Amino acid sequence: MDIEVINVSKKYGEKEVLRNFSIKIKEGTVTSVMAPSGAGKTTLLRILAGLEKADEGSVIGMENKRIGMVFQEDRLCENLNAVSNIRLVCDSGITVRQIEEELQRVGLSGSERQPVRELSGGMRRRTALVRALLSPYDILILDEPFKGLDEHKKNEVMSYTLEKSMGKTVILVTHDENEAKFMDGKIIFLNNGDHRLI
Ligand SMILES: Nc1ncnc2c1ncn2[C@@H]1O[C@H](COP(=O)(O)OP(=O)(O)OP(=O)(O)O)[C@@H](O)[C@H]1O
Repeated sequence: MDIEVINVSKKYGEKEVLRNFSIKIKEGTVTSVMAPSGAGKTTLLRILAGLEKADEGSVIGMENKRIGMVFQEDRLCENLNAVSNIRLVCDSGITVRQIEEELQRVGLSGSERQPVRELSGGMRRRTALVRALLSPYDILILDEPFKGLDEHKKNEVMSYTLEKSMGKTVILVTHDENEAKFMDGKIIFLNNGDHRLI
């Protein structure tokens, strides 16, 4: 089912973050949302995920959908290693060996068993991403998932993300136009509550 955001407005106090925002997101496609800092990208993702309520307007197509999410923060259990963090959310049919193989694919060989508090920012980000990709989801919501990765690793991790999420609806927030282009879908620019498509 496609997702429709219809005339959504959201204010925090006097600050208008989204104004009459509408978009249709086709099922099984990638949509990248770009905007200056503070323009409302995370707010839009939170409304889509049902974590925030719009003041006006509606969202259709998210009902009874399983959401896989990478938040702006990693939200990992600090004392657990990457494998254990992922095991908390993934399908019970996925084995430890399989999780290790996925972590190795994003360049985390040798770090799978270290508590995540000892990992670098980019390693933690990849752990959070693999966790979302191995969770049972219909819709994947990614808030700057490639933050902190160098260009070479970023390309590998983006290819991996595209492969793993093939056929699923993906909504990605990024500041980087190259990322949006690489992910190869619709790109939305949000600005001062308005938006345009390219
Ligand atoms: N819970 C909240 N209470 C009050 N103001 C908020 C709240 N959440 C967000 N805002 C404000 O709404 C605006 C949009 O925030 P949001 O996090 O959606 O922007 P963003 O585009 O994701 O920014 P960034 O690129 O910096 O992550 C900001 O001015 C922010 O301060």
